[in-house]
Amino acid sequence: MTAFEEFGVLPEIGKAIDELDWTLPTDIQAESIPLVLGGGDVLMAAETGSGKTAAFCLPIIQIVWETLKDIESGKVAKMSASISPAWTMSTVDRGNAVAVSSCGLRVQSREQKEWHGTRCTRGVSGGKWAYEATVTDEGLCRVGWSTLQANLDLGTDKFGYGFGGTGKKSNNRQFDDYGEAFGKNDVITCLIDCSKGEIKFMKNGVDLGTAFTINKQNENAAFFPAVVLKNAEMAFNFGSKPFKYKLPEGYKAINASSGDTLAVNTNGASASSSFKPANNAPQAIIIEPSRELAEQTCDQIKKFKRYLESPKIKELFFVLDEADGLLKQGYTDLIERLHKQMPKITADGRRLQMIVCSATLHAFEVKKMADKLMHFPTWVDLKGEDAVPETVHHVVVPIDPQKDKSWNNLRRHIITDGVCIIIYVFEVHAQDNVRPGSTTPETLSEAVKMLKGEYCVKAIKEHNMDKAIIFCRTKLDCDNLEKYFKQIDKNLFSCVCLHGDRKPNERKANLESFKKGNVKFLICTDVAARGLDISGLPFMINVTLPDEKSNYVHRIGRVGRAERMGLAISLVSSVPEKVWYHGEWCSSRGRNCWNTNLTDVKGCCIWYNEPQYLADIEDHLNITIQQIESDMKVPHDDFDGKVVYGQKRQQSGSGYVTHTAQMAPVVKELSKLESEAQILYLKRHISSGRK
Ligand SMILES: Nc1ncnc2c1ncn2[C@@H]1O[C@H](COP(=O)(O)OP(=O)(O)OP(=O)(O)O)[C@@H](O)[C@H]1O
Repeated sequence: MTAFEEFGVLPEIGKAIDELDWTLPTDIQAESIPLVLGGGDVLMAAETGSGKTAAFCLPIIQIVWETLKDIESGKVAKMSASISPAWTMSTVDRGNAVAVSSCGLRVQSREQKEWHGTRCTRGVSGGKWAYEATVTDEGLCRVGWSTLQANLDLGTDKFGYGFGGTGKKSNNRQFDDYGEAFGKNDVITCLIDCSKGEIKFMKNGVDLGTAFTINKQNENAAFFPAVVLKNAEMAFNFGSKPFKYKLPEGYKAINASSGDTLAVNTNGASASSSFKPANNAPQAIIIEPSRELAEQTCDQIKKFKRYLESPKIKELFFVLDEADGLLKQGYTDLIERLHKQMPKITADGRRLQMIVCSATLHAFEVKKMADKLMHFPTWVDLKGEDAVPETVHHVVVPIDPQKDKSWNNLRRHIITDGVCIIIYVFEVHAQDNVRPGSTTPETLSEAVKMLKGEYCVKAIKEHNMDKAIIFCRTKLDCDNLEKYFKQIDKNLFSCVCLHGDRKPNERKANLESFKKGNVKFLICTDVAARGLDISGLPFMINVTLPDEKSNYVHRIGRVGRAERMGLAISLVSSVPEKVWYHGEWCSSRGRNCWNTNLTDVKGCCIWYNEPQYLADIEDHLNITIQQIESDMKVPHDDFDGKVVYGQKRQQSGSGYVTHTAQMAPVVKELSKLESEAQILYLKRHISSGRK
């Protein structure tokens, strides 16, 4: 049995993993795989290169495959046709934004604009009955009783009777003052006297008096506990636990109803048993922030499922990889629209599961979205706030054009933030008074641009880099660096670009040729900052720091992956640099735009303050990033001198193989203790059940 199988992964998938030579799950995989397999919504925060992709792909493939098996064997149809014998809130007779917990006694809706409701699986058609509903989170809720004919927006038609948190009762859209308002932690006891045709409520044990006299039309109907919520949560007790407040004389817990008085909620059961998903309906949706990442994840899935027969796998899954990046790029609406259109429950009552991943998940936008869309999610957060893996050595090289004056004498240099059209070069400083020897901010900015080209080449030479990813701020910067490299030596500095202006086929071909080692350097914008997994990549260079601090973590995380060491060098200007910034006001969005004015006068340039961005990044990561000199030498003693970038640390020996052997006796002992504990638990459980 492989280590993955011990976490509940199917042997067929275990075999495929074995072929990748993965001996043990990484920490994030060990924590998250059982949670996802167990049916939970999960937020995965773990550093770059820690194996998050497999942490969500493996359990998804497994659940999808198992569901397919169930469908083939007809198990799903049987499951949906049978009606749960328990008193719970229905997962079938419910609005599509309502989530019902696995015990069926807690419901939640995170929809902020609309009301969504659900009804109990059982009801009553005679006698005096009660249940308790507790408000467990802020929001709007209305609770009470309805017949099976009522719509799920309780109290808005003549078949439903509700009592709302604002202190109003309602039936048939008639909202009248009743009792008093209630909110978080209040307990509402809902009472029905079917023989008298009377409905009333108690708040925290205080009887609020008759709320409704059931109209003639519903006199003999069965009534079901019902609730409707708007961005709220409530917990229910139908009598499986003692009630918090004493019931008035003659009333009993509703779950004591049986025989003639018991009614069953059949709403939705037939619909769900006849539910047939279209053969080509997607059952798992994985959203990635770039084409390249989507292809990479797809490749992993193909590898993992190679030994699973029946490829038509279907399951409800909603995965947002690099979720903070997607939200920051403005995809909130798209995500919400997609989520809204997805069924929240399958025919056999399985919920839509949602997984959200990133190395920088601690963003306000993510928390807001999780509150709104996810269902009692579990955070798997291995390192707390964003962190850099120990396998990444990251250093900064200050570029100070007032100290390093070599730019005054450069005969050949990179095109400085401009486009060369025929013989004219349209640069950021085209209109500025820039000349050697001057110390105006514009001249120093121009000097920084020249020096960055030089320092980049120096870093490559000093570390004999034969494989590196190089990040530039803009597509134009990438193109200019590519030209410059080719101009210096197109073999020594062989390179390709990856950015949004290159056609999809070219992007794919460029990435492939870099991965295969046909070219040495991949020059890219932040489109490649996240997720790209290039096996054993030893080096990366930041020509300019990103203005979004989380992207620093992602960019440098392209190296130091899967326990291999990596070096990340950031070139940081010590003076402000004037750069292009084409906002929505720029009609061409940068294409052939030569407006070198600053944005405050409707221009397309800003002063980029790298020292400030560096300070923000250091503050965010709570570290001081080591500075190196312009000779690019990285002190050896700091990093023990044994490090070979692109390879595993020497002292880790033969890696997982040795580690597994070392851990084997401890794992065996733990597994023995676990079985003993489980047997003890079962014995107690069974013996207490018999009493
Ligand atoms: N259990 C494992 N054993 C060995 N290698 C693994 C294991 N899990 C993943 N890997 C390898 O680790 C590398 C990084 O994995 P992955 O791309 O999933 O990282 P990530 O956490 O998603 O990083 P990022 O945040 O940058 O997207 C991949 O090359 C993958 O093949």
